[in-house]
Amino acid sequence: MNVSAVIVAAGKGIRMGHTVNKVYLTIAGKPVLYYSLKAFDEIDWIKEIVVVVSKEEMEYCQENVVKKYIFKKPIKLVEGGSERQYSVYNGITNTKEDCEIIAIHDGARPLVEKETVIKALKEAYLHKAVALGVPVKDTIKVVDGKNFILNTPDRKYLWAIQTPQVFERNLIIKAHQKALEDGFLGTDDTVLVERLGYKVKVVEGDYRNIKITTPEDLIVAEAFLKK
Ligand SMILES: Nc1ccn([C@@H]2O[C@H](COP(=O)(O)OP(=O)(O)OP(=O)(O)O)[C@@H](O)[C@H]2O)c(=O)n1
Ligand SMILES: C[C@](O)(CO)[C@H](O)COP(=O)(O)O
Repeated sequence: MNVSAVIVAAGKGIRMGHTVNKVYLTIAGKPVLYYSLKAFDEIDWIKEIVVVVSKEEMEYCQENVVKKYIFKKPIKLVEGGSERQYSVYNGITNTKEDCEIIAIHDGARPLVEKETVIKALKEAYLHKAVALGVPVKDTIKVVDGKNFILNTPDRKYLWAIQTPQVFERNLIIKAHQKALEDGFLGTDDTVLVERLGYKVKVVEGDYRNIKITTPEDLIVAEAFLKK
């Protein structure tokens, strides 16, 4: 398999409420982004890692992540956009043209395991489009604008979707281009492929693969890492 990994790290981390982008905050002494890259760096099928960073943080990322730690794969930094979707588009269109599969991952998900990524890659080879996910543990309600419950979807069909999300290169580029043309903005990449009428497979991931979003997530992540 010839795979490129695209790690998006060009967000602002507003919900973290910190002056520094959350992907550069440290867990057990190393930046969140280091851990998010590590699982991908260890997989033989992955030939390159494209990291999407904001223009202002390009040099910081180069010095404090790429050069500071030892990675086996070539790491290419490309500029992000104002929304996650635009950052992903810049990442995927900067992958090598001969790669068959692209794995897209949030730089803010440092706890992803190598074995879980491999499982997603194998499934993507079979199904063209996959996302990691876990069955939701809570009861989920749909509410109206005033927080009154409209309905209660059956939990057995509800999964919380994570990254990596893995796709055939041509398919994910086509899906992003169509979304751009239509002015559609999604909160993940699978929704763009769903819009094209393709079936996307959800592959069971790991509850520990949390996205660092608010301050308590750093405490949880550190506790998991220490284990
Ligand atoms: N314009 C953007 C927005 C987000 N991301 C990346 O997408 C991932 C998931 O996004 P999220 O958790 O929403 O990160 P932020 O946008 O940084 O957080 P917030 O919404 O709180 O500002 C993160 O790794 C983030 O760096 C990105 O590359 N480009
Ligand atoms: C892609 C994602 O991580 C899947 O759970 C998530 O949708 C990113 O969302 P955010 O709005 O950027 O936090």
